[in-house]
Parts: sequence; structure tokens; C-alpha cells
Amino acid sequence: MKSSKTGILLANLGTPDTPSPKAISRYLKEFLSDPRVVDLPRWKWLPLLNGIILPIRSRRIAKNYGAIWTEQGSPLFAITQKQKALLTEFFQQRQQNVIIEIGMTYGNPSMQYAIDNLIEQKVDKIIVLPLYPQYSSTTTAPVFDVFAQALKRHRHIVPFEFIHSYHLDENYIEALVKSIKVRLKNDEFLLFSFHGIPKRYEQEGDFYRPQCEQTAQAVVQKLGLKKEQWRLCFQSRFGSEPWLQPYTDKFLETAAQQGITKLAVICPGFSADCLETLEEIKEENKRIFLAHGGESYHYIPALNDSPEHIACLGNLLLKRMTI
Ligand SMILES: C=CC1=C(C)c2cc3[nH]c(cc4nc(cc5[nH]c(cc1n2)c(C)c5CCC(=O)O)C(CCC(=O)O)=C4C)c(C)c3C=C
Ligand SMILES: [Fe+2]
Ligand SMILES: [Fe+2]
Repeated sequence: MKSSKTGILLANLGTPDTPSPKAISRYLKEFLSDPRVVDLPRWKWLPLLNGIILPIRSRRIAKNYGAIWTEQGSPLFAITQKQKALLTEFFQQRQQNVIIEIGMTYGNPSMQYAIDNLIEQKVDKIIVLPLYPQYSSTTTAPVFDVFAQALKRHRHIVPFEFIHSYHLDENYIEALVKSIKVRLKNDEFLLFSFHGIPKRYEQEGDFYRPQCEQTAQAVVQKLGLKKEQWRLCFQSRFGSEPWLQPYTDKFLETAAQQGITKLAVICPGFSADCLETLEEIKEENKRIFLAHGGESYHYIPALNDSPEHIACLGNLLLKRMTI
């Protein structure tokens, strides 16, 4: 009897191909044209995006991308490749017949490329794993959209499973706890910083915030932290309307006045380090905190390709393969 072959699709946001303004603009155009991300009326948003935002922002963030770029490409790209390689080993060790592809929502490798490859290799089933522990209509839902779009080219819709979120997965919480335990000093305050979304999206039904809160609560409970030893904030706001609050940068401006002078920051919503963690949180926000009376500040890296993270992702997938 033929053994079943599972296709695994590791989905993430995507990143520019190079740190040049041209490549960044191409990537941002695709990303920010998605109505799931910016839902303003097209007639209002697209001229603003194309005429003002893309030329200015892509030049501005080119130097930030340049500062974090690696020989293997952008950190998000390089880390996702490592996750793929280690997950392949994870399944080989367990004698599972799997093919893993990376499919980015925006940019390369595209979701279409990933799906075409999996279908060409005649997989019996596809498991889609959006690498976002907390669901959001701005990240997880677009993975579903591009996945469905990519299948349109094929006659056969392969049976599939979509991992919606894993914000309270036991191995995910354990991996965060372990990573914090080895890095957080006794006298440090712990800041959880999650990527923000517009507040309006929450009012319209996006339940991202409660999932972020549940992740943070589960972690602090295991660490035994008191409520005055930690806080949850939201970073990376964009545009002028209110986003989820409290804002990370605003908190850092006033933290020292509240007696918080030694700080460690973790961003549990990012499964791989990227521009938003390595530049904004690790560098820019450190400068803000130290300029406003903070004494020490350090960033706790994303779970990336750590053995605990690979075991977490591997087991999440394995559960879907055996049922
Ligand atoms: C404009 C609206 C945006 C929403 C909504 C948003 C939500 C969101 N994003 C992530 C994860 C990542 N975002 C990254 C970069 C990034 N995000 C936005 C805008 C929105 N994000 C922009 C304009 C950019 C580009 C950089 C910048 O100009 O600041 C990245 C990093 C990609 C990389 O190449 O390293 C990630 C990852 C989440 C999780 C989220 C909502 C929950
Ligand atoms: Fe973002
Ligand atoms: Fe940002």
C-alpha cells in the first residue's frame, strides 16, 4: 500500500528580495494594497500609497533593512529557511513522508510557487501553518486568501487543514517560558510587545488582542511574575487612526518615571526575528527607553530556529497528520 504524503506549507508575511528601495517598494506595494491590511476605500488609499507612502517609506526603511540584512537574505527569510530545514529533519527522524514548502503572503517565495510545487509532487493532503501564534484578520486571514487563490489554478483541491492559531499551545508557552527564564534577570521588568493593528479592526470583530493577552497571562503564570513585574503593549503602529493600546514606544517614554529602569522585552507574536523586532524593538525602542531615564534594556530574541520552537511547530503539525 502506498504511504500517504503530506505537504506542509509554512506561511509567513514575506519580506523584500533585497534591501534596496526598489525591492522594498515592490514588496510594500503588494503588502499594503491588500484590503485586509489597509481597508480604506481604494480610490482614497491607492493614490496615497503609490504617490506618497511608497516613495518615502521605501527609501526611509532601506537603511534599516540594510542594517539587519544577512548573507542569506533578510532575517525573516533566512530564519524561515532554517525552520524548514530543521522541520524536515524532525519529520525524517519520525519516518513521516512530508514535503515542506515556504509560502509567503507577499513577495517570495510566493504562495503560488509553494502550492504548485506541493501539487506537482502529488501530496495527498496539505497542512497550512501560518507562522502567527495569535490569529489576526491582518495576517492569518490573508494567508487563507492567498492559499485559496493559489488553488484556483488547479483542478484538484487537495484535502487540507488550516492551523488557525496556537496562542495557548503547551509547547509554545513552554518554549517562551524557557527562553525568558535563561535571559530575564531577577531585578528586570518584563515587557511583552505584540505587533499592533488598528483599534477599529478589533471593534469590527478581530479577536487578536484577547489571544495576545492569553499568551502573556499563560507565560507570566508559569514564571510566577507579579502584576507589577510585567506589562503588555502593542508596537509598530502605522497611519493616523488609533491602534491597539498601550503603545510600546509611549510606555517606554514614561516607564522610568514609574520606577521601571531595568527592562527586558519579548515579542511572542513573531515566530522569526525581522525588521520589526531587530530594528524597531531591539535598537530604536532601546534608544527611546535610555533617553527617558532607563538604565538597562535588552531584547529577548524570537523563538526562531531554537530546538524548543522546532519541537513546538513539529508537534503542532504531527497532531494534524495522525488524526
Ligand atoms: C499598515 C498596516 C499594518 C498592519 C495592520 C500590520 C499588522 C501586522 N504585521 C505583522 C508582522 C510584520 N509586519 C512587518 C512589517 C511591516 N508591517 C507594516 C504594516 C502593518 N502591519 C509595514 C508597513 C511593515 C514594513 C516595515 C515598516 O515600514 O515598518 C514585518 C517585518 C517584515 C520584514 O521584512 O522583516 C512583520 C513580521 C503582524 C504580526 C501584524 C498583526 C498582528
Ligand atoms: Fe506589520
Ligand atoms: Fe514598522
